[in-house]
Amino acid sequence: MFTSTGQEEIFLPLEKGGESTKSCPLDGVGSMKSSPLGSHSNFIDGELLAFESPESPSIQASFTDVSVVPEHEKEQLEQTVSNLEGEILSLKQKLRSLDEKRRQALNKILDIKGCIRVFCRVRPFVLTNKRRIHEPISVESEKIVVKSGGSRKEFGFDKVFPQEASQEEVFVEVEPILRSALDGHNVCIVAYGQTGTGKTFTMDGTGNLPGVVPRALKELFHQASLMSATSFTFSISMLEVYLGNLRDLLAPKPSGRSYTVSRCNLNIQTDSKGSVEIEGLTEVQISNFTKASWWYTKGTRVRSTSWTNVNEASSRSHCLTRITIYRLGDAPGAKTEVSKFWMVDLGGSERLLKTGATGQTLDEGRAINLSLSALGDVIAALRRKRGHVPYRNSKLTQILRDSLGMAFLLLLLGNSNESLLNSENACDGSKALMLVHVSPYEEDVGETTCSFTFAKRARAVEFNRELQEDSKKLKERRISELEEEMREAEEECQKVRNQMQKVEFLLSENKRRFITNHQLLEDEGRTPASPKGCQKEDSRMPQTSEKAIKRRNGTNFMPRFMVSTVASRQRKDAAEKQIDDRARSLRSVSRSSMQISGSQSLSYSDPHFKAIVRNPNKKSRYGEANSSTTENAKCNDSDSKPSAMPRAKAVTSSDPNLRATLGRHRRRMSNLI
Ligand SMILES: Nc1ncnc2c1ncn2[C@@H]1O[C@H](COP(=O)(O)OP(=O)(O)OP(=O)(O)O)[C@@H](O)[C@H]1O
Repeated sequence: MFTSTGQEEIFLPLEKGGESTKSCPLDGVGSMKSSPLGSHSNFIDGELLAFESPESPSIQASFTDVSVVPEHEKEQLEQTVSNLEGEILSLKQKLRSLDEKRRQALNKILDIKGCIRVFCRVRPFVLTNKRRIHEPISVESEKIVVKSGGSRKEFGFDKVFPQEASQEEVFVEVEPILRSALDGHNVCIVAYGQTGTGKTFTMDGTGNLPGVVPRALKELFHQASLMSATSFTFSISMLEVYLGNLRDLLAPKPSGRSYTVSRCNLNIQTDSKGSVEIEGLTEVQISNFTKASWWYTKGTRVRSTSWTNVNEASSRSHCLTRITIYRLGDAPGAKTEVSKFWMVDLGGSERLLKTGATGQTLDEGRAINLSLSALGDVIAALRRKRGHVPYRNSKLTQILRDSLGMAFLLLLLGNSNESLLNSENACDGSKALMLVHVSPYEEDVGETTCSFTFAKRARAVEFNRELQEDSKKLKERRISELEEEMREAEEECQKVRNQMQKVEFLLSENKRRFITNHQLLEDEGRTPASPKGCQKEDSRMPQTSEKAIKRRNGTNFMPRFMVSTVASRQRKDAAEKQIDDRARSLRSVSRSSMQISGSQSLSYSDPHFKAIVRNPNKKSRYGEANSSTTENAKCNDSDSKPSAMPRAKAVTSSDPNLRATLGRHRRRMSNLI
C-alpha cells in the first residue's frame, strides 16, 4: 500500500520544481546530526543552508556537495519515509475508530436522554409595573410547580433553568446536541414561549451575554478544528416566517451593493425521502467564526420587530437560522455527509388584548399564534400516531419537517424505553431541543400554564417519560458509563492527534531530504534545470564540484566515479589471482616463456607484483587499499595518457615488445630466486 501511495506523494513535489531543489541540489552526505525531535530525523547541513533562501550565498556551498549520495543512505531514507507514512496511516485509522467510538457513545447518551428534550427557562424579574406579590411557580431541577387559584400543577422537564441561570449554563446543556450535528445528525433547537419571556435573549443574547446561536457558531468551528480526521464546510442561511410567508434574511439587494431583505416569498420543496429544501434561499459559506457572526448579525438586524405593551422589541416573526454542515471523513472512498442544524427563535405566543396590538402588529400577532397552533397540531398528531400529520398547515411546520418532525417520528417508530437503554442506535436520526420560556409573574400564570401544556405534549411524544425509580437509576448509570467512555475516547483522540503531529513533522523532514537525494541521483544522469544564476554553474557541475570538494576535503576525498565498483573489484580480484598464478609458474618454470592476460599491466617495478613474487601466498598487505590504488593508478593512467593497448587484450610472448620486457624480467628474477 505504501509503495503506490508513498511514491506518488514523494515525487509530487519534484514535479513542482521544488522551491528547494530549484535553487541547487543538495548534499546527501554532509554532516548528519540527530534531530532534536527524535531518532528518525537527521539534519543535513547543506540542506538547512539551502532552505534559508534560494538567493543566499550559502547555496553555492551546499551545491558543491552534490555528487555524493551514498546508495545505502538513500535506501535508509526511503525506508524511513515508508515507515512514517505507514505510521500515519495507522494513526489515522486509530483516530477514526476512536472518533466513531465517541460518536456512538454520544448518540447513545442523547438517545437515552431523549431525542426530544424539553428544557424550561424562567426569566428573571425586572422592574416593571407587574405585581410580584406571590410567585406562582416554584422551581426544582427537573420540575416546576404552578400554584394558582388554589390549584397546584406539576410539570416535568429534562432540565429547568431558574431565573438566575446564566447564558453559559444554558449553553452547556445545549452543547451535546450541537456535537451531534457535527457528527452528521439533523438537529433543531427551538425557543418557545409567551412574548417577552426571553426567547430572543436566550437564542441571540446581548453583546456581553451572547446567547445560544453565537456560542454555537463559535463552538462549531472549535469542535471542527479538533476533529482532524474530518474536514468540515459550513454555510449559513437565515429566514423568517412573517405573516405566513418566508423571507430570506441574507438575500442580496438586486444592485448587489449591500445585503438587505429581499421581500420575496420562498417556496418549500420536499423530496421523496422527506428532505426539505427551500428554493432560492441564500446560503453563505462561512469559513470562520468572525464571518459567521458577521452574517448572523446582518440577518438579525433585518428581522421584523415592533414595540408592544409587553415587549419593547417584540419579534413579529419566527426567525430560523440554518447552519448546513458538510462533513467529509478521511476514510478511503468517504462521501460528503450533509446535516442541518436549525436554531429557531419563535415569535411569542400572545394574548392580543394584553399586547395592545393594532393594525399590522395585530396581524403579525395573529399569524404567529396561528403557526404556533399549527406546530401544536403537528405534535399532537405525532403523539397520537395519526397517519396524517398536518405539516402543511403552516410554513413553520413545513420547514422543520425533516428536523423537528423527524425526531418526533423516529421516536414513534416503536422505541420502547427498554430499547432506548440497550440498542446501539435507538434514535439514529434527528435530535430536537425545545426551550420553553416562562414568566415568573402571577398575572402571566395563564400563559405560563399554556406553555407548560404545550411543552408537556411535546415531551409526551417520547414514551414512558415518567420512569420508575429503579429504571431511572439504571438510565443514569448507563449515561454515566457512556459519558466515561466518551471522555476516554476524547482523551485518546487527543493523544493520537499529538502523536500524529510529531510523525507528520518527521515525515515532511524526511520527504524533503528524500526529494533532495532523489534529485541528486537524477543529477548524475542529467544536468538539472537550474534557476537563473545557477545555470552556468549547473552546466559545469561535475568538474566544479569535484574541484571544490578536493579543495575542501583534501586528498581523502574520492569522487564517485573513482570509487571502486563491484565490476572493477571483480576485475581486480581476477587480475590478482592471475598474477599469483603467473608468479607461481614463474618460480616453477622460471625460464619458460610466459603469457599474461588480464587488465593489469605488469612491471617488475610494481611493488604489488614484487610482493606477490616474493610471497605468493600472502596478498593481504595490498588487499583492499591496494585495490583502490590500482584503480586510482588505472584512472590516473587513463586520465593522463591513453593506454597503449586495450586492457582486455591478451598480452602474449609473441608480442615483440613484451617479449623483450619479459626477457628482462626473467633475467632479474632468476637473479632474485
Ligand atoms: N434571562 C434573562 N436575563 C436578563 N434579561 C432577560 C432575560 N430574559 C429576558 N430578558 C430581557 O427581557 C426582555 C424581553 O426579552 P426578549 O425580547 O428576549 O423576549 P422574547 O420572548 O423574545 O419576546 P418576543 O416574543 O416578544 O420577541 C429583553 O429586554 C431581555 O433582555
